[in-house]
Amino acid sequence: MVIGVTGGVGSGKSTVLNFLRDGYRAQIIEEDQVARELMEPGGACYQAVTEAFGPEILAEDGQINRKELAALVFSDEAKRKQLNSLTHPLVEREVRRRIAAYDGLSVVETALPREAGLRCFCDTVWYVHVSDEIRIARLMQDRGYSREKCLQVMASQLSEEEFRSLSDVVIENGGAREETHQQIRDSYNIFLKQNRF
Ligand SMILES: CC(C)(COP(=O)(O)OP(=O)(O)OC[C@H]1O[C@@H](n2cnc3c(N)ncnc32)[C@H](O)[C@@H]1O)[C@@H](O)C(=O)NCCC(=O)NCCS
Ligand SMILES: Nc1ncnc2c1ncn2[C@@H]1O[C@H](COP(=O)(O)OP(=O)(O)OP(=O)(O)O)[C@@H](O)[C@H]1O
Repeated sequence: MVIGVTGGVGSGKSTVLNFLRDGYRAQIIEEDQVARELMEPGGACYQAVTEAFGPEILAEDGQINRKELAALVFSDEAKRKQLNSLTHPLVEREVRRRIAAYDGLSVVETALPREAGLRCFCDTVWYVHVSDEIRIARLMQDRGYSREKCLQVMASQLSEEEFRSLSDVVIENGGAREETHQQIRDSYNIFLKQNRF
């Protein structure tokens, strides 16, 4: 069984993943993390990305400077799409490999469900929703993002309506964590019942 977890930046996807990992012994596959691994020197995306974006995105030790690359792609939609086209097919291949290799519940997390083709390999897709103001406040406080950075990343992602239309379940994460945990338990049990897994 494969659950897709999606939602905008800072909506609380990692919080949902932690609960599924601890409570249901799920294998967690974070597409951000997979992309990061593939962009390490020697990784499957490294050469293509450094050739496409040039030496200005490289740190002295040869690693890709993620801050530089983020500044480039989040201010230029064509560049963001170019980066996506270099990374997403290889990320998806690696995600599928990990799902096939694991005998149990896999949970795939992504902020980009359409670009990542999430529906194709998930049995159910859950959207983690929080109002923009709450997620901006959480990202500024917990992750040190500026308000401007939050708005820039949010502008490059799907709208709430688009996320909803791609998802089977909406998890509301604007309240206390325990309320979110209860929605996860309920959604999981309903899905098992409906699908006889
Ligand atoms: C642009 C990069 C270098 C920024 O790295 P950085 O370490 O600063 O941030 P991190 O990877 O943790 O991403 C932070 C958040 O930005 C959002 N985000 C990341 N990539 C993208 C993208 N291509 N388009 C829109 N939003 C994105 C996500 O909500 C993510 O959680 C990095 O995100 C990247 O390489 N992105 C391309 C690969 C990708 O699309 N990954 C996401 C799913 S496959
Ligand atoms: N119910 C909650 N109450 C208070 N804070 C929360 C709650 N859920 C998440 N947070 C906090 O909000 C911030 C964003 O959550 P999280 O990192 O899970 O988001 P995310 O969707 O995984 O983000 P990204 O798209 O960047 O990976 C974190 O600092 C987290 O601790």
